[in-house]
Amino acid sequence: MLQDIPIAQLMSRRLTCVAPVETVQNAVNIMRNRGVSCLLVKDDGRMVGIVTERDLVTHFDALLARGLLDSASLGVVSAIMAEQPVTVHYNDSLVAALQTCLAKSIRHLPVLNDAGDLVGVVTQTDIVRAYAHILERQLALETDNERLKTLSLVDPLMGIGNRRAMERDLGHTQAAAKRTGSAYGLALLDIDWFKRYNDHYGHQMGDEALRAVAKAIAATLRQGDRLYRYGGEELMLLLPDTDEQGALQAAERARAAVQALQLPHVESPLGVLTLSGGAAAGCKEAGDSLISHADTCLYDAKEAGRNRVLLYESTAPSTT
Ligand SMILES: Nc1nc2c(ncn2[C@@H]2O[C@H](COP(=O)(O)OP(=O)(O)OP(=O)(O)O)[C@@H](O)[C@H]2O)c(=O)[nH]1
Repeated sequence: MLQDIPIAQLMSRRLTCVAPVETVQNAVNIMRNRGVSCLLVKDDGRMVGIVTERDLVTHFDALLARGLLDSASLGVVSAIMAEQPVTVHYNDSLVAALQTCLAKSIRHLPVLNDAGDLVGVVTQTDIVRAYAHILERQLALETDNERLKTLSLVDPLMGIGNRRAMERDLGHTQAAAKRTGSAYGLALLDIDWFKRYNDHYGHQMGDEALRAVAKAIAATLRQGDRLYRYGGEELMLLLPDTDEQGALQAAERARAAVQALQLPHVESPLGVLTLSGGAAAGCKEAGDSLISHADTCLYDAKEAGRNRVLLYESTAPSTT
């Protein structure tokens, strides 16, 4: 967690200290030579103040206004240092330190350990940079997680939702149908004689055919309808807000689209690649039971000669 990151992780341990009697002229030189933006003022090993670039600018400005900008007038550090500087504990969190900076309008925080010894210094810039870096990393992580999550729901061969995605969406669709009282439908679609296709044309051509079939069916979907790879060469349509006739029509559109591809299949009595389907719809029915009804119809469609879709009705299945 962002707020748990302790200041000890980003403070600078390189302390540049001066005595209260150090001249301001020397203090400026020390800051410039060491490339630091603040000096800690120590007397007898005890921190008594802090001098920042801002203190120097304010000091110079005041002297300039009085026409006194010469080395003698610059004085000593104790005259311009901030006494009893606001400190943070090295276990304080990054967020707490940033809040202190903002609340007190200060940019440099000496860091103390448990014994109250000075162990480092942290600037508001350090804190903001670390904060931005951590946020960036968190964002990248979240994006990666999101991408992984999406990938884990997509079938890599067909580029459509996989079985997991189907189960998740079926649950949502079923719950929504129960809530609203409107029917939802589904259809199971299975390519005909696909083993023969693979055997004759090879597995790679089989994969290409599966991709082409998925693409052709996806192009027939209405908004809100979803297509999934149910398993092997079997696909499933999930059709929210759809009654029995709507489900039958969607399945029939899918069947017709695959036939229209006219992919040669010399081992099929039909001459081209086709599919058979079973459709079902309901309102209060559980997804599993609709799938089982659709599966029965799919089996019947195969038995009836393939390249057709059947609808599950409470009385008897009917063809299109
Ligand atoms: N190329 C390819 N083939 C697959 C894939 N997944 C499943 N199959 C094949 O699909 C074939 C399905 O065969 P069956 O279940 O016997 O069905 P079928 O030959 O289509 O016969 P019917 O369904 O009765 O018309 C098997 O040969 C599987 O190896 C895949 O990802 N790529």
